[in-house]
Amino acid sequence: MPKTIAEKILSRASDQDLEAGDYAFADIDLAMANDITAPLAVDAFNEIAEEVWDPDKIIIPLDHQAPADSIQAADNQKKLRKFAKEQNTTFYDVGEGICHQLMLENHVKPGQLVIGADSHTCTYGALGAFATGVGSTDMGAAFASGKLWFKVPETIKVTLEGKLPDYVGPKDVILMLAGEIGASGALYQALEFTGPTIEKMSIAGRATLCNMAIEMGGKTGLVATDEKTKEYTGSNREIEPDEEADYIEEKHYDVSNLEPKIAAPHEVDNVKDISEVEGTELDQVFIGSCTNGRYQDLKKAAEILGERKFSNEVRTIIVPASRKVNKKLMEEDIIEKFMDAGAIVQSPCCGPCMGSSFGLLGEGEVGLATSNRNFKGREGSPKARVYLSSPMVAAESAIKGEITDPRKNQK
Ligand SMILES: CC(C)[C@H](C(=O)O)[C@@H](O)C(=O)O
Ligand code: SF4
Repeated sequence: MPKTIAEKILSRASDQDLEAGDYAFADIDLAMANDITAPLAVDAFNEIAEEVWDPDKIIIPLDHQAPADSIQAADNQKKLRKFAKEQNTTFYDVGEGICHQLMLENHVKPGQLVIGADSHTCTYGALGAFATGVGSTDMGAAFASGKLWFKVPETIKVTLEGKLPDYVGPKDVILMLAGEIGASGALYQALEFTGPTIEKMSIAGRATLCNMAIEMGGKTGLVATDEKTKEYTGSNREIEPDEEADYIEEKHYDVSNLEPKIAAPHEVDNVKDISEVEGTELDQVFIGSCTNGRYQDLKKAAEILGERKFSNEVRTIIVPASRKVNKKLMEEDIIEKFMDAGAIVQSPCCGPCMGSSFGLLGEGEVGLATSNRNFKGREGSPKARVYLSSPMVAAESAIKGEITDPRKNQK
């Protein structure tokens, strides 16, 4: 039977011939848990086993409260260091980067089945892996057995064609889709992104798309492999859907006239054209996260910045997604440029994304962020408001101190 990418990977991983709706008891290729979720996973694991199933396949990055910003965080991190050492698992201490970026850079290969105790694990679909978030208890069980139950999801095929206009990028595409599909429009479904626009898109851009599959309720996002995937992963493994594969829905979009998009408070699917919210005054701009903290994102932000300065009225917080990203930006003097323009540049971590560490918003404050969620209270006070945008919109807005269309000043 012809198969979607999700059906192929789950069939391979469970050694069965499966189609959407079937259940798979599958072998996991990689299991990731971070500083927030791994402590509970370790507790769950300790109740059922003494040795992990395969230390090379377990990855524990400390990224959400990194370096530790409370005694509780410090204690949890200490516990994880000890666990990783005792069990010999792969471990990334504070400062290395966001869990998902580290997984992309160092671990994930096409066709793999990857679980992460974090909802944005779906990001790795950019490399042709079936990757999905699981709870800490499931993660604890997976640490012990290397196996987990999955229901094979239906797949929505999203075909994108057309060249993205200047100053419009992958984030605008995925915000547009979130607005169209809605926050629960793809519940337990996989989103396969395909078409000429995807073929031209960098791995970083594909990661931005797959990252936000969960914001539509999706089980995962997926992109077939090509030369870019091979180059990025150093792997010749290929995965693509069969031509006659069965999709629950097929959506087509032409992005050649796409406008910069903004998700307005307090829902990711409350998506507007930038013209509808232009002029909204800002207190803070955050450029970073597993959605848009990659080299390509920050480089775009730097290009928008040019020789200008960030507004004194705004705290502009920039957080590269990993040490590797940070180093590359440093080599190109981009970090220096941000600093000289007045930004606060922090070491790689989740940053203000979910308000778990620094850069929280106060009562009545307004933030613009390149991250993936703008839920009430997520980035600080429940009385703060957060807008989501691309790095290009965020940079231009940080310069002006209000939400600003980057196309206006660049023409
Ligand atoms: C901490 C973690 C459980 C959480 C997630 O699962 O997504 C976080 O990364 C987030 O973005 O809200
Ligand atoms: S950057 Fe934000 S969305 Fe991504 S893992 Fe960290 S907290 Fe979650």
